[in-house]
Amino acid sequence: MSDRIPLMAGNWKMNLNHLEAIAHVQKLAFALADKDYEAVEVAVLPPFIDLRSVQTLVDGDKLKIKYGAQDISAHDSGAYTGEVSGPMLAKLKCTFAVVGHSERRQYHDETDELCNAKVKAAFRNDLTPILCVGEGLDVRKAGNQVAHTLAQVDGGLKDVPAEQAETIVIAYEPVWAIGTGEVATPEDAQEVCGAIRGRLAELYGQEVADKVRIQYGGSVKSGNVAAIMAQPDVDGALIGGASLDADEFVKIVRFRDQ
Ligand SMILES: O=C[C@H](O)COP(=O)(O)O
Repeated sequence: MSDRIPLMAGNWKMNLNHLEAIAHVQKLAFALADKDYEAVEVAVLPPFIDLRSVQTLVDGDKLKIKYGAQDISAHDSGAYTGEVSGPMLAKLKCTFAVVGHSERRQYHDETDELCNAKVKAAFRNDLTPILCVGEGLDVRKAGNQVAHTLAQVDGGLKDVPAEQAETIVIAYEPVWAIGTGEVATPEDAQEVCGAIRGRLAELYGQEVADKVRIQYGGSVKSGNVAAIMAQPDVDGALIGGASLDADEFVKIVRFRDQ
C-alpha cells in the first residue's frame, strides 16, 4: 500500500486576474475542511501576476491550500526579459513550479534540455517541480506513447540526484486529452504512469520510485476522477478547465466520495 498523499493541483492556465484569483481561493477555502487537507494535498497554480494576491490571502488567513507557478525561468537572475525566477517564486512562498507543460512545449518550443534546466532551477530554490510529460495524438496512434513519455522523463531528470528526484511530481498528460473532453481511460493512464514509475526505479531504485507522486492530467472532472485515482500508479491530478469552477474542483479533491 502506498503512503503517497494524493496531490490535486488546479492549473488555471491564462485565466483569472488577481482579483478573480482572490475570490476563487476564498471560495475554495470556504468549501474545503481540515479533513480534506488531511487526505489530499490541494494546490492552485495561478498566473504569475496572481501569486502575490494568493500568498497574501493564504498567509493572512493561514489557509492550508498550497500554490505554485505555471513556469519558472532556468536562470536565477539577470537580463532575461519577461522571465520569472526561482528566487522570486520562493520569496512568494510558492511550493510548486510547473515545468514543461505541453502548452509550453508546443507554443514556446520548450525542449527536454530546457525543461531539465528548469527542473534544476526549481530544486535550487527549494521549489517542487511538477514535470509534465505526455504524447500527442500521432504518437498515441502509432502506439509509441510509453517510449515517447519515458524519453521526456529521462530528459527532464538528467543529472538530477536521487535525493531531489524523490520529491519531484511528474504529471502524465496525454496532449490529445487536454481541454478536449477526451479523457484517457483509467487503463491508458495506468499504462503510462506505471511505466514512468518503472523508469524511475531503473534510474534511482525502487525506494525512490515509490516516493514520487505521478499525476494524470487531461479533461479530469468530478465524474471521471475516481476511476483514474483508483489506478495504483496515479497519485493525483493536474486539472485545467475544471479547476476554474470552485465547486467542481472541491468535488475532485473529494474524489473518494464520487
Ligand atoms: O494542466 C492541466 C492540463 O493541461 C489539463 O487541462 P484540462 O483539465 O483542461 O484538460
